Amino acid sequence: MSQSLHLLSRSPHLSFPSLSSSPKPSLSASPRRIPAPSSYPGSGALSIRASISDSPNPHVLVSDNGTGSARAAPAAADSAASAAIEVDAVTEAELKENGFRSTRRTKLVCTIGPTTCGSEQLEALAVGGMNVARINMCHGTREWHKRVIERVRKLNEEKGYAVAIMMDTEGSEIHMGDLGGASSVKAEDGEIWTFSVRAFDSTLPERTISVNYDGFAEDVKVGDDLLVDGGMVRFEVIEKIGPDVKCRCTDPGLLLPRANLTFWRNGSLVRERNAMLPTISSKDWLDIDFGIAEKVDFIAISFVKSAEVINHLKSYIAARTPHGDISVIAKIESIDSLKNLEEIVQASDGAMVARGDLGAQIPLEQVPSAQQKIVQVCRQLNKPVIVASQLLESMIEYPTPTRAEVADVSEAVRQRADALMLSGESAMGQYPDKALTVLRSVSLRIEKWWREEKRHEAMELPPVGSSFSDSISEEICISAAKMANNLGVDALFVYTNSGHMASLLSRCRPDCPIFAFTTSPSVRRRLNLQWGLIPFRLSFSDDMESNLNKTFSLLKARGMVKSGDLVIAVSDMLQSIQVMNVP
Ligand SMILES: Nc1ncnc2c1ncn2[C@@H]1O[C@H](COP(=O)(O)OP(=O)(O)OP(=O)(O)O)[C@@H](O)[C@H]1O
Ligand SMILES: CC(=O)C(=O)O
Repeated sequence: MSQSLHLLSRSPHLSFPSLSSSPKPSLSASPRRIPAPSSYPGSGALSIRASISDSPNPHVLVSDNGTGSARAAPAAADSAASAAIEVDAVTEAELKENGFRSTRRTKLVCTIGPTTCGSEQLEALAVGGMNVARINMCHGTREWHKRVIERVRKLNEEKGYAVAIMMDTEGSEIHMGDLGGASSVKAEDGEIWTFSVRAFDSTLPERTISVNYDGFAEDVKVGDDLLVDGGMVRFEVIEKIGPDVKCRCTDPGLLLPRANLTFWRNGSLVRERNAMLPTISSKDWLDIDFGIAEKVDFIAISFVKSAEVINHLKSYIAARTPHGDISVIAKIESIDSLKNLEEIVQASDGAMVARGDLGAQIPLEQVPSAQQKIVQVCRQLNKPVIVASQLLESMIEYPTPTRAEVADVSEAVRQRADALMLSGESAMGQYPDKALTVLRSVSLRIEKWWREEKRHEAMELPPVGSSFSDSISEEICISAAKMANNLGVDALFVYTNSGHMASLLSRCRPDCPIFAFTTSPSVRRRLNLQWGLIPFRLSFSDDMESNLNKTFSLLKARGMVKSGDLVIAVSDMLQSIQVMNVP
């Protein structure tokens, strides 16, 4: 049984062929509600995500299936607490028992580095739930990054994954050099170190660090604080001798290759010089050309100060990739980017809360509220947002996270950020797979808890489109998501050419999973960054009924829906909503 509400407007920017029957605005009776079973017997702990494609070799993907350790929720510490708090020892494996209902909504981005660049390690990350692989052009050569991209692409082609590639530019930041090949060096309290604009070579005295910015020695003053990596290590400037700046270590710690440097004077960040540097350096432009040539899915731009640079970059990319297959992500990591937040997010295709550098530019205690604000603005403007940096920092060295790290991850999930990102944990840490498992299990757990707590969260989402047709799409998605929550439907289906309607549904953060079907592999990969979307590539016909039936049987065959499930389908071919039971 199917009931439909068609709105008589064809979106002008869609190129689907017309439907044969004329649409009827009818939603005459309440839909037949088949009560959802409380669990799917026999589905066990394994959830299968399928790659539906018209390729000759549609592989099945296994995801979120507890390849890592299953973690029990902590038991109540005392009886008073257990009286007040429902203690629930559900493990990740048990969370899977409801089949796709427990599909993870929060997407996971992994920075690829020396410990994860091999094919086997990349596959382990994909199995573990990596949705996007990030390569950071601050580190490694273009040849190195090219090999990583090729390996991810091979994995996608041969095993059916849709892992997207995000290329992150270096930006015009001041940073240290390479440490002569060492993976890290320890700076101890009170030690004297020299920061020099001379290029690193083995003849430089011990405890000398090269700095990439020629004006460095001129700009710093005796008495300034020099912060490495946003304050992970701190020095005081004690003397300047030509190109060399002598500093005393005041907060000891590990110096990592190419760590960023900021200097503070009388408690304020010195940023005049940074403000004069171009956002996109000449090296960045070469990296951007590389990213375009390699057809990466996202380019993340560091130290964005205004919307202008994003607009400029988007026109540059558009002139070189006519299909608009590369999305631009603005990294929010400076005071200027916070000041111009809305216009930057509006101009971009998404944003990253780059807490590492942000925490070096604003007082650390302001980072949490900045994060919340960025996440909110992105959702309002319908742009995906990634929360990045130090989520599980201790897991670079240790196999278990700290409680504080778990709380931090939980907060980002509760804020309903689209994605969480691993940096050093996956690039050069000792436990990349375990770190990913922690992100996965915490996401599943908090999402489930939040669905129970906030089942009918009010959706105050301002309009984002400018045309009447855009407004129709938005209203359809908001209505579909509300109906899905109110009726407790099992899944939302969205048939989308450009991905726009899928992202509008994702923005509503509905309770049930959203299966998104698109004709384009590139759109599919980019949808993989967005909250709650399970994207598939599918060849559409112009017959909606047959599309529905095709997707039902494909998902049924994979155990992702079953007969009697209540589904709402929306489509941007002919803007429409349909409510039906899976036959
Ligand atoms: N391609 C790479 N080759 C070598 N080391 C890498 C690579 N990518 C990342 N790393 C290591 O992992 C660490 C964390 O990675 P991340 O991408 O967060 O770098 P970052 O230097 O903090 O830059 P950003 O501020 O852009 O995030 C780096 O400091 C570096 O030591
Ligand atoms: C990810 C990044 O660039 C930062 O946190 O600074």
